[in-house]
Amino acid sequence: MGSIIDTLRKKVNGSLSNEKKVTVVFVLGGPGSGKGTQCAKIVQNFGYTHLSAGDLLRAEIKSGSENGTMIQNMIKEGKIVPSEVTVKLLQRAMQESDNNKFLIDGFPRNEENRAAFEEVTKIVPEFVLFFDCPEDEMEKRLLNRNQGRDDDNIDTIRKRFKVFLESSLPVVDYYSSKGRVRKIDAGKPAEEVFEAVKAVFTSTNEKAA
Ligand SMILES: Nc1ncnc2c1ncn2[C@@H]1O[C@H](COP(=O)(O)OP(=O)(O)O)[C@@H](O)[C@H]1O
Ligand SMILES: Nc1ccn([C@@H]2O[C@H](COP(=O)(O)OP(=O)(O)O)[C@@H](O)[C@H]2O)c(=O)n1
Ligand SMILES: [Mg+2]
Repeated sequence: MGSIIDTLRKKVNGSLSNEKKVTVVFVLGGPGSGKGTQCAKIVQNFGYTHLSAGDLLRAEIKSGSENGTMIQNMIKEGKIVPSEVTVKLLQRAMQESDNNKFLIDGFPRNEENRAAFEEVTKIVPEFVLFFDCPEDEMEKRLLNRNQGRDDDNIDTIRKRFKVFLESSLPVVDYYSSKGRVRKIDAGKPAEEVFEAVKAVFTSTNEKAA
């Protein structure tokens, strides 16, 4: 530890900030598609740590960060917060965790998110879990979510759907073209959705074994 050789080796193997071998699964899907709900089940069954980009941003607002007001305004408008902010929060959370398996929920939400994460962390996701859900079902779920969120009102929900179609789906297409997307029909009851999710994680484990 500490020798120049070690330092160089770490530089060659990745970046100094990235010493542990990390497994990342991106969890994408429209607002209300059930990302958070399914991530909680995956955590219980497959030993991942759940990192929700939205939750990290909301915690940053609460913490009284200098970016808090900017983040709050962007979330209220359904806009995507600059990647610099979100990538830093995700990177910090991964570094602070003892785990090396992460479900990154609600990220990358646009091309800028994707490129910034790749540039900073050099991590390539194992796969992208994509929850495909009809918009009317997502709208119904969001209007009933009752978590007191500023953005679960019909005006902001419409803006979020537009951003999802215009900015987030192209990221799913990008990973699709690389054969990395595992698409799940998310319009069904949560338990049924989880059966399909389980099959994805189980077949991945078998391949790795
Ligand atoms: N398969 C499902 N069927 C019905 N309601 C669901 C389902 N999955 C999640 N929900 C509910 O819908 C709302 C949105 O789910 P959530 O997991 O927060 O989605 P997301 O993180 O994708 O926005 C929550 O109130 C949740 O309890
Ligand atoms: N990568 C991300 C994720 C969320 N966000 C912001 O946080 C909001 C809520 O994200 P979320 O993932 O918690 O929302 P849901 O899809 O879970 O309903 C988004 O609408 C964006 O305004 C962001 O800017 N960048
Ligand atoms: Mg969520």
